[in-house]
Amino acid sequence: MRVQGSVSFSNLVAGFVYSAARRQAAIPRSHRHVCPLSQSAANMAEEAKKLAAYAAVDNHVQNNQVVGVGSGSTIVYAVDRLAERVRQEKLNIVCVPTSFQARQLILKHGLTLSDLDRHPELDVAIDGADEVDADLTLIKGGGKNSKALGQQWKKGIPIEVIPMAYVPVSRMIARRFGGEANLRMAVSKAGPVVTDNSNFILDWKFEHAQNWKEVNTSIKMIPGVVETGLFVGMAERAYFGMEDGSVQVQDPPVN
Ligand SMILES: O=C(CO)[C@H](O)[C@H](O)COP(=O)(O)O
Repeated sequence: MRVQGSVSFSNLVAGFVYSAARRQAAIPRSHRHVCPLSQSAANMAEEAKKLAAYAAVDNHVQNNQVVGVGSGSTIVYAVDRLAERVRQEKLNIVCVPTSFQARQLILKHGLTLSDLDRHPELDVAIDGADEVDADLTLIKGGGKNSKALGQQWKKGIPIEVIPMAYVPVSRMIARRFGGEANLRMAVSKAGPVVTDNSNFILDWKFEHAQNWKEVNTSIKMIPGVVETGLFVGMAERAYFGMEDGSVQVQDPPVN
């Protein structure tokens, strides 16, 4: 599959989340991996992320591809695996980062760094996700899978906005779609979180499930909105690292 356009906050083909919620019943044997059970919960979570990330890279990355590299803690393992495969299999791949963090990871591993000027089309993009619903709609920017968005991920949907517009955008979202959209505040500095593109983030805590495709399109039409953390119809497959050391795969529903 070929993905067009920008990788910023979107264009996800293979995603992965760590989930302690699912069991391994539905996992195809080919996607099942095993890790030792006698570890602390934190170690298990990290191991699960790693297994999901490795499975995504192993199942989706091939020679001569342009690979979009996402952000977060799980992607660290994906880049480890990319580097391992480049070394072992002499893979010729080009990596396009979605963020400063991703760029640093690519450079740290000596992978071939590119950008959307030189490689405007990606063959595959791999990233973490915070929540995945039954339709493979994702919230980006926690790590649980749910039947419906918001069941487990309580921090809301991130919406990147230009700084001067954050108040009107926040009010418009609340008025039109309910809930509240709050400016995300930084932890290690006074003031708001500032993104890699010098923008702000609103975390929209919605009240109920919605038609996510329509809502996403409407929010993106509000002047001042740069991007949302909603991925509708974009993910081709999600990998869930499970507490028992297996990896569960979820594809979009067949209509
Ligand atoms: O959307 C993201 C960054 O914008 C992350 O991919 C998402 O939040 C998952 O992060 P982690 O792998 O740390 O659980």
